[in-house]
Amino acid sequence: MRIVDVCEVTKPISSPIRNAYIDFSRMTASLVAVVTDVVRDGRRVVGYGFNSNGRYGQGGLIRERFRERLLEADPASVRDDAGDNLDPHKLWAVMMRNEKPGGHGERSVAVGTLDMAIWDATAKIAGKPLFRLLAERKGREADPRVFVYAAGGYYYPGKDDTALRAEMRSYLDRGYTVVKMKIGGAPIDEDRRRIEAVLAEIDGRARLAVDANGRFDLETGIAYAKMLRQYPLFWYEEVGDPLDYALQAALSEFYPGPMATGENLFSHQDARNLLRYGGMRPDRDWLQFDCALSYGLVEYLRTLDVLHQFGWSPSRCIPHGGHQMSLNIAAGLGLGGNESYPDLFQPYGGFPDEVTVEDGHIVMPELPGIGFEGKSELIAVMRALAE
Ligand SMILES: O=C([O-])CC(=O)C(=O)O
Ligand SMILES: [Mg+2]
Repeated sequence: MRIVDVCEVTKPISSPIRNAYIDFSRMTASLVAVVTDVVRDGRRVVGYGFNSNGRYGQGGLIRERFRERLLEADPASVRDDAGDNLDPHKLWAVMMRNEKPGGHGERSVAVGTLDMAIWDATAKIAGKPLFRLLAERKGREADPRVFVYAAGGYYYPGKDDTALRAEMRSYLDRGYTVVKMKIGGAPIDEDRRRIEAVLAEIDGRARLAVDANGRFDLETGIAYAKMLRQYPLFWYEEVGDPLDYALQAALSEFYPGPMATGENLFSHQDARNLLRYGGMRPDRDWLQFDCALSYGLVEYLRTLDVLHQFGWSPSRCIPHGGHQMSLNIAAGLGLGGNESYPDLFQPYGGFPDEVTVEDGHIVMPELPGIGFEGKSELIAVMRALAE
């Protein structure tokens, strides 16, 4: 059993939307395939992965460093102890050989993308859905029913309150009970008007979360906190710079409601600093670390250990990114749910074709691996890369 090839292609996931920090007009993502010599159900096992939106494709790093390391590893040294499957932890160590600590930038995205493909292959070789494999290894019961919320509400040219309301209404019509919109990309009075328009539209039948994408300094973050705390929001997300833990801590004095952050923290060390210094409250706040951007599930398991040390439940995690990898982690390891972008970043986001959202939840189908094979539009792109 061995990895015989690692393929990468950088794909556009561009759209005319913008948040308070970036626009997505040139956004790309890496799609990767980890090809093995194992055959299951008459087909060669290939694991697939991709990075979530927000960071760009990682073709350079993958081709110049990580692909080579995976292909050069002695196959016997990266099998599990029983010798009958890959060991994602050993493969992770191979990828990270000769990498200095700290500075968790783009490298964490490249490794996270490959790690997704490695776990997909590992669960397919085991012949099980990844969420079942994870639950089994952890000695817990999987729960295939996962909370999901609809993220959107972006700024885009010509979008008025009527269009924003129609978008949010369409998420309710599709079964969501929590919707999210962007703030911080317009003056505060305009954002207040947008928020009130959405609250009027959802009219108590769903909750609203707002996302500032790290745009605010402390003063602006506080001004928004005073405005936002008048509304019953689901959360106030990523107020200031992701690494400014003191700002996050100061905000909790001005915002008693739930806050969320973490999508731009890419290591368990950064996550630990957030919990040490960010004043986050384990009884109400939410953690959004996204394994596809932050060295993958091998690292995410370390992050969950950090949470445990600091008295946080995994149920306070609702990852960023809207991909099936985090759905598996949620179902297998008891996270609080997952993000979903019903109208964006296709074909990468979303669920297998037959899955529907009901009362804000989906039920994971019993597909081997991460479940990409259940999403026809996505698996077609993946198989075009390698099969
Ligand atoms: O707009 C983005 O970069 C995505 C984002 O923050 C989110 O989904 O929470
Ligand atoms: Mg966000």
